[in-house]
Amino acid sequence: MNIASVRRPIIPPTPPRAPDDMSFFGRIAVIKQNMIATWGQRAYEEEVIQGRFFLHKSFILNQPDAIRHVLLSNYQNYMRTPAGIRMLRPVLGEGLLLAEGHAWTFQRRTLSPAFTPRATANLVPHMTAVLDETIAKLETRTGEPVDLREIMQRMTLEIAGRTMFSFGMDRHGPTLRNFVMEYGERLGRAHFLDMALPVSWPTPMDRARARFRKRWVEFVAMLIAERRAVGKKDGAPPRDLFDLMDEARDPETGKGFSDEQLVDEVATMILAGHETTATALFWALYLLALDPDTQEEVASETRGEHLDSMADIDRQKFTRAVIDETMRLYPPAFLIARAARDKDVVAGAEVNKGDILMIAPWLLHRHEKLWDQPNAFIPKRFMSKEPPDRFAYLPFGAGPRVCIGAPFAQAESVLALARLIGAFRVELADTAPVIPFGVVTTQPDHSPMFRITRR
Ligand code: HEM
Repeated sequence: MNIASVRRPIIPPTPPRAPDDMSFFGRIAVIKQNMIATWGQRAYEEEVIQGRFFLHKSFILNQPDAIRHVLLSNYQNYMRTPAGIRMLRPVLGEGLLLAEGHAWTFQRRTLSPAFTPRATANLVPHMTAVLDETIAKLETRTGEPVDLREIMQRMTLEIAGRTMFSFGMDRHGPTLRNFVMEYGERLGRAHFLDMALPVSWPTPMDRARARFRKRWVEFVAMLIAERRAVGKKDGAPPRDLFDLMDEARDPETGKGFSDEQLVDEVATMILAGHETTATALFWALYLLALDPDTQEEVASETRGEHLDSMADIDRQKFTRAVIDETMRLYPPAFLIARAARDKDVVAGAEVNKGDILMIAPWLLHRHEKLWDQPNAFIPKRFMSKEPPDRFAYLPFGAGPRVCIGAPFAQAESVLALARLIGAFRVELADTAPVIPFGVVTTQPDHSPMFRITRR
């Protein structure tokens, strides 16, 4: 039986495919606005596409074996790209996402125990408390147009703040959001020189980025100082991620993080975690508003459930499939890019030092040869006995650098979607199609208005 034979699945809108003969400069101009719009039909059909990126070759990889090679078997030969480092260093510093070599091994090993599914289970009460508050606020807004994207952004930021520090973000949340918006709207966008010059050559934007970094580091250090002032009794169990990270010791050397390192780790976890999860939840709500039958299935799964522990979350199999399918169609991280440190051979092609390898979950998840009805929303495909190839479905990446926050993000998004859809019927109050834009994450081109009613 075909996976979608029962009901005709919805096909949500996407940007038009780029002409396959788009020029290099045309592509560079569009990248800043919407990287997804630079990919033509070939990128959804072929396994490997070779091109040029300034002085180096570039490759788009859509072949699971080649991706396994780059992200897993020979991952040490690949590092973050110079443009990625330039864009992210001012906000993430030397934290886990940008660290390389021994510094990365130390950080990953030291932080891992704080991010296991078991450690995440202890953070679920913080998540449910924020959800209770969000639902209570939404109850006062039933029947009127609501901007669920903004509400998801505030909610995931609040969850990030409470799980990190145990305190609410009512005082510092707005400043934190302003930092995120300021960076994302201007400094976080790659300009021509950012891509053309090596990282050691500062571009005019880098000066503005350095000024931003100074203010940002002072702000995060102030949050940490406030949290330290609350203290923790010796021997008491860790209350939040900050306690876990502050007490973390390298299992091999016994070394912990310095104050400067903690600033970068805290900044990395808050930034890498909240916008990505908000984006996933926004798209899930959008898809469920387009597909009321599927929305009803989520609602009926949650009926009679308390939904306040990890065991409850694990029982929401259909809601989990909706989240998985949402992240297939709208992977928040639409591109995973690497630069080669040295020569290699990938999918039969010669790769040289400095060449750029692009693994684009956006393309891979909609590839015509890898998926049945690639553009249709069919959550049940994730409930079939045969899961998709591990290297064809990569919302969280793969290999040693897989997202450390994946168990956290999955628990948070399943819990939030189940609780929200269990409480409200969600419809669109706006008929304009919502087009995904690839800038930092997979963002909607506008925030549509929704209408919610109590179930
Ligand atoms: C839906 C939500 C999320 C998505 C889609 C997502 C996606 C990703 C992806 C694709 C990578 C791999 C990047 C690469 O290989 O270049 C990654 C890495 C990472 N993510 Fe997430 N992420 C999410 C939530 C989170 C959360 C909640 C946290 C922290 C609490 C987090 C922290 C990190 C960190 C620190 C890394 C770097 C890991 C390393 O390099 O060792 N992410 N994420």
